[in-house]
Amino acid sequence: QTLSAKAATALDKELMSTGAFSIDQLMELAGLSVSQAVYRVHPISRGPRILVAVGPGNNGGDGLVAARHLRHYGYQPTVYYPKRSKNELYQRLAKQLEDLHVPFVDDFPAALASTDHVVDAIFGFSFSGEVREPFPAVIQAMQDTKVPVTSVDAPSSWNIKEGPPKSGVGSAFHPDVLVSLTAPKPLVKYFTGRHFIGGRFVTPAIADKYGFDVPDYEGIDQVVEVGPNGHKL
Ligand SMILES: NC(=O)C1=CN([C@@H]2O[C@H](COP(=O)(O)OP(=O)(O)OC[C@H]3O[C@@H](n4cnc5c(N)ncnc54)[C@H](OP(=O)(O)O)[C@@H]3O)[C@@H](O)[C@H]2O)[C@H](O)CC1
Ligand SMILES: [K+]
Repeated sequence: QTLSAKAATALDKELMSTGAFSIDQLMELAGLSVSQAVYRVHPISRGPRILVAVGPGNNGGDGLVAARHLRHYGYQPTVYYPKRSKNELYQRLAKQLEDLHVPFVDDFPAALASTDHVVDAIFGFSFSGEVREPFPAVIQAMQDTKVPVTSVDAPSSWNIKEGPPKSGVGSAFHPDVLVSLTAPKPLVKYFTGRHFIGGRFVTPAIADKYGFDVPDYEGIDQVVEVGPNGHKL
């Protein structure tokens, strides 16, 4: 069962209205899920350096939260955040990282040359059209690198319904890991790597309304691994 971009937006709105959640709470749990997925696929023994690519919207916010948790786990995150939002929430998330001495860098390809893992938190379910500046070079670098990439909610540059662009930047971008938040989006049809579901905040009633199952999270886990297309393993 997948969630269209429209349904995912509606679900988010519903959680924040009738569900009584704040965006900070949802983002904290989303980012915590991402950090746990990274911990599973890339234990610190594989190399502590994690480059987090942060976009201008909420997908980027999830990345900022994940970077903070990863730092607390003992990783050495570095953040690439070229289009900073003036929104107070993002400013606080960035300040929290600065207080942990997490470096912010301007040159993504250069940072990529000295990292062990990448978190792609550039675009999520509100992405559409062709990738605009300054992101084409970033997508291209993630497409070309041998460093493993974990994408948050969607491989950035992919159409939420149609998957990878037919040509140009992103058309050959296939991240190693995907963390779908609340439920997979239709693009998972084109995804072949390790797949996790996170965002452990959905009530059974909401899942029912939007036509998906709450995943079987184990114990205190914030993520559950599923098949590439979202089926139970
Ligand atoms: N319930 C949940 O699952 C939650 C998920 N969360 C995360 O939120 C994102 C969706 O966040 P949203 O803010 O709606 O949008 P995105 O982050 O996906 O992207 C919006 C920004 O991207 C820019 N954009 C869009 N298209 C392009 C493009 N072609 N080129 C360049 N930039 C683009 C857009 O810019 P505009 O100029 O159009 O304004 C936006 O700035 C979801 O995927 C989850 O990761 C929440 O954290 C919590 C709940
Ligand atoms: K992403």
